[in-house]
Order: sequence, then structure tokens, then C-alpha cells
Amino acid sequence: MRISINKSSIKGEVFAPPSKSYTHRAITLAALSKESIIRRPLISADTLATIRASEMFGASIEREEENLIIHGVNGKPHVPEDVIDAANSGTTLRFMTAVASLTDGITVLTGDSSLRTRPNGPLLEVLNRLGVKACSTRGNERAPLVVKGGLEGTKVNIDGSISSQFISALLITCPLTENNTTLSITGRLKSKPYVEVTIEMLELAGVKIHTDDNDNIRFIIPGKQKYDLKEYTIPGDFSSASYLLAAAAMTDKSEITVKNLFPSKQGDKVIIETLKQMGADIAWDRETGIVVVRGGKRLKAITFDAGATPDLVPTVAVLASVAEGTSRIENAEHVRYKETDRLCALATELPKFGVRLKEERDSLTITGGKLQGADVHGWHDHRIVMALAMAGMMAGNTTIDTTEAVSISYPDFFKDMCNLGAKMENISEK
Ligand SMILES: O=C(O)C1=C[C@@H](OP(=O)(O)O)[C@@H](O)[C@H](O)C1
Ligand SMILES: C=C(OP(=O)(O)O)C(=O)O
Repeated sequence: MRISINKSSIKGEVFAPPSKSYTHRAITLAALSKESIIRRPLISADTLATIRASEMFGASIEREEENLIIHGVNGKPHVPEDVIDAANSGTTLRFMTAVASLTDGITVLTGDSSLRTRPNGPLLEVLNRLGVKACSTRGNERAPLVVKGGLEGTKVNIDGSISSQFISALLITCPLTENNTTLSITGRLKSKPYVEVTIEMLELAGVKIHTDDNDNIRFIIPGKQKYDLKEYTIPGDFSSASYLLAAAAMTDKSEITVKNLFPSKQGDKVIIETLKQMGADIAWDRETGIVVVRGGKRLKAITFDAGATPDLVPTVAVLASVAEGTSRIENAEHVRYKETDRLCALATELPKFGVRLKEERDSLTITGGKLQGADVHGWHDHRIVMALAMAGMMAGNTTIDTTEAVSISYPDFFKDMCNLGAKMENISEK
């Protein structure tokens, strides 16, 4: 789909969509429990991939109004009857590869053309050291992946510099093995808050992990544990909310109230601090979960370390494009391993608006200025599309293609933006 965007401001109230990361974990843990109810999950293309995969491992999942009722496999996933298609979702592929290692047979996992370019090397390597036979059909660490179950606990090291999802996947599955596992992280752990979200959810499901957080992080995972998630309400998503908050902060005469943003382990809540640091008028009431942003303030350049929060990079890059001065987004190499190489996507699209930008292996240097209208490519990537839509609101006279990608994490993005008054219109189905 191609969308046209004109200069606009936004006003009104909006409810932040439910967290994608919490929803993936809640479904996966519920599928490994006996009976659970998940309240207000995110229903999006990525979380539907996790639902389908969990069903293929034997869970039964019903939608009842806003909730999911899950009858899980009580720690023993079945051998799937068919290939698991994780579609566009890295989280689904990595979590389900680990779940496959708990079965008594062979599982094949694949995904769309984007997912089949994403790396899985450290996860495959560690699974093989934990008694599993796991490989890529093409021998290049990319899906399709083949996994023969047989997970056993022992002491292993894993590289944390590519994706935290490998570590989350092992933290979810190792408690179900007979023996204890010690998982030591080598390299600089990226996206650490997502591991904290995993551990929070494991604890809620009754599973214990001991963390030894010295120079190198080490997880001690006792075996023979059981999942029992019971009931969980999914919190709002700060990554999805970042587009709303940033769009309001950037545009004159905007004033929005975003609800459902309570404190949680999500690293992307730093978007609020980041906007404050850039000079935005933003206030967060943690008790009520309400964030109020007023536009019209001149934003200032910043230095942003993306190590813990890669998903904020497209949002921050667009903010930097209109801020006064030169911003740097650093420690961002892992942002290249997402649905697209997002540093390359931003470095290709933002200059079309007239932005001055320098791309290096792990950073972007962006000098802010006035944006001019442009026809830009959304790269079939939800976060690139939503970030470019914000830029379009400043530039006016802009079109973006592949906008259907928002279905991955925020299916109502354009609907919510239009309800708030943004001038965004679907102009072509192609
Ligand atoms: O575990 C998760 O829910 C996620 C972890 C992050 O990925 P990496 O750990 O690969 O950086 C993040 O980018 C992704 O959107 C969601
Ligand atoms: C990278 C993302 O998700 P995943 O890794 O699950 O595809 C994302 O949502 O930006």
C-alpha cells in the first residue's frame, strides 16, 4: 500500500497498543504451561505467528473477546505435523527453535524472505552443545532451520552481541530440562532489557533463574522446573508509542495524551527521557500510565546509545533529522540484523527529505534541518514505515510505499494517526 502524507499536527487521546515483546513471551510460556488466560494481548502479524507455532507444538488457543485462553502442553511440546512458518517475526523464529529442542522429534522452521536473511548462528551453536541437533538447511545460519530435540542442561557460553533473542529463547526452554544449565554471555550483551522482560515473565510463570551480573553476565538455570502462567495482562508498548510521542513532539500545535504506558521492564521507555533531553514538552504520570506531549518546542540534537534499545533507532533518527545540530546514534550495529538493515534503510530514505546523514558500521550521524516532501520506500519494515510517516508529517507532500508492514507490530497505526488528525491517506493498494 502507498500512503500520502501532508503537513499535519495531532491532537487528542490514544491508547498505546499492547506490547509485542510481552505478548510473544506470554503466549510462549502459556503454551508451555497447563491453562492460562492472557488479557489484552497484541494481535498482530508477528504475534499471530507465535500463536500458530504454539498451536503446532500442541497448545490449543482460543480468542475470547480481548483475551486468549490457552491450554498448554505442560512442558512437553509435540512434534509439529508441518513446517513452522514464523513469517516476519525474529522473536517467533528464535523462541520456537528453542521450543523445538524440547520435542522428541524433528521440527523444520522457516519464515518470509526477510526472516530468512537474519542470523541464528549463536543459538544453533549453543543448542548443539546442549544435546540438540540444529542446523540451517543452507549451512549459513539462516532459516530454514532443522531442529532434532534432545535438550540437556550443561555449562555453555553464548555470544550476546548479535541478538538477545537467542538468550531469551534458552532462558525459556532450559528450565524444562533434567539438568541445570549455566549460560555465560560473551561479547557485549545487546538489547539487555528484553532479557529482563523474559526473566520477569519466567518469574510470573513460577520459574526461577539466578543471575550473576558481574563483568560477564551468567545465568544459572535450575532444571526440572514447570511453567504455570495462570493469568497475565499485557502492558502497553513503548516502542509503538514512540512514533506517537515523537510525532507530537516534532509538530507545531500538537497535543496528545497517550494512555496505557505504565512503568515496566521495557527498555524503550527511555523514549520519554530522550524526548525530554531533546527539549520536548513531555510529562509521564507513572501512576496513571498517562503521557502528555505538547509540540512546538525546538528540539536539540543528542547522542543516543542504541545498545539496549535498537527498536528506537528509526524514531530517534527522524527526531534527529529535525533537531537543531548534529546528533549521533551509536552502538547500533545490531540494528542491521532486523527486518531490514535499518541503518542502511534510514541512510537511504532520510536524505530524500534533504537530511544530511553519515552512515558508519555501527552509527548514524545526522544533522537536523527543514525537511522537504519526498516519495520514499518503506522497505516492507514496520518501524521504517512508521518513522518515515513522522518525517512526512513535517515535510508534507510525501508518499511512502509498503505501508501494510505496520501490521507486524501496530496494525492500527494509520487509523490512530488519522483519528488524531494526521493527514495520511491511502492512495494505492500497491
Ligand atoms: O526479545 C524481543 O522481544 C525483542 C528483542 C530485540 O531484538 P534483538 O535482541 O535481536 O536486538 C528487539 O529488537 C525485538 O524487536 C524484540
Ligand atoms: C526486530 C523486531 O522484531 P523481531 O526481531 O521479532 O522480528 C522489531 O519489532 O523491530
